[in-house]
Amino acid sequence: MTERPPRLGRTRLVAVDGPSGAGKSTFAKTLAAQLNATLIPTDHFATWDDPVAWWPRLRAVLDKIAENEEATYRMTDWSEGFPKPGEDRTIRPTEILVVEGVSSARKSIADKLTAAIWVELEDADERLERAVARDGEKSREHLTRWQAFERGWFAVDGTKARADYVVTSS
Ligand SMILES: Nc1ncnc2c1ncn2[C@@H]1O[C@H](COP(=O)(O)OP(=O)(O)OP(=O)(O)O)[C@@H](O)[C@H]1O
Ligand SMILES: Nc1ccn([C@@H]2O[C@H](COP(=O)(O)O)[C@@H](O)[C@H]2O)c(=O)n1
Repeated sequence: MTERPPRLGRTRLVAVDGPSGAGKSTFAKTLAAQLNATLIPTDHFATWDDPVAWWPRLRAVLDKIAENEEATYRMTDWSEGFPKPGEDRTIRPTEILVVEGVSSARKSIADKLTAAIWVELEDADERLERAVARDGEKSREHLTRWQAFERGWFAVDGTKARADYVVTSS
């Protein structure tokens, strides 16, 4: 990763995208730790009712980092199993920034990415069961709706076709 050039100012921006329950968060945490990178999960921005339209708030953070400036955003708090406004988080300019979540490698950021990583698990039922096991049975309906939405999103965005790396979860 460090052999590839930075494209977000001096920062190497790495996006870990793919469908819900595929293992993005798990993979991205390990990757960020290995690269000593700052990690921004997109579930700091998303809510059940807003799967992707929060993007301008993350883009504002990325634009500040590109200018070598720090940036602050209000995190979504999922600690009670539903999304509510949480605390502020400040991101400082960094050599490597990993952004992880559905739509993190969207077309509009492609020219700023040092690498786009697609994490997949083909079996949609297994992905749903993994996500429900993680978030609880009361999230099943929300996750089912989310997974239906993201199928359409990925088809239109063409995310996987632009990926530099494809990681298959087993
Ligand atoms: N390789 C794996 N094998 C088995 N279970 C896994 C694997 N990777 C992740 N999991 C588990 O599957 C669940 C979903 O993983 P994770 O939260 O990383 O997925 P995600 O793609 O980030 O999902 P979402 O988009 O819904 O947040 C978690 O409970 C996680 O512990
Ligand atoms: N603790 C959490 C975090 C996120 N969610 C929901 O999971 C879906 C996928 O989120 P990503 O940002 O990882 O793509 C989405 O529906 C989140 O809102 C959750 O339920 N609990």
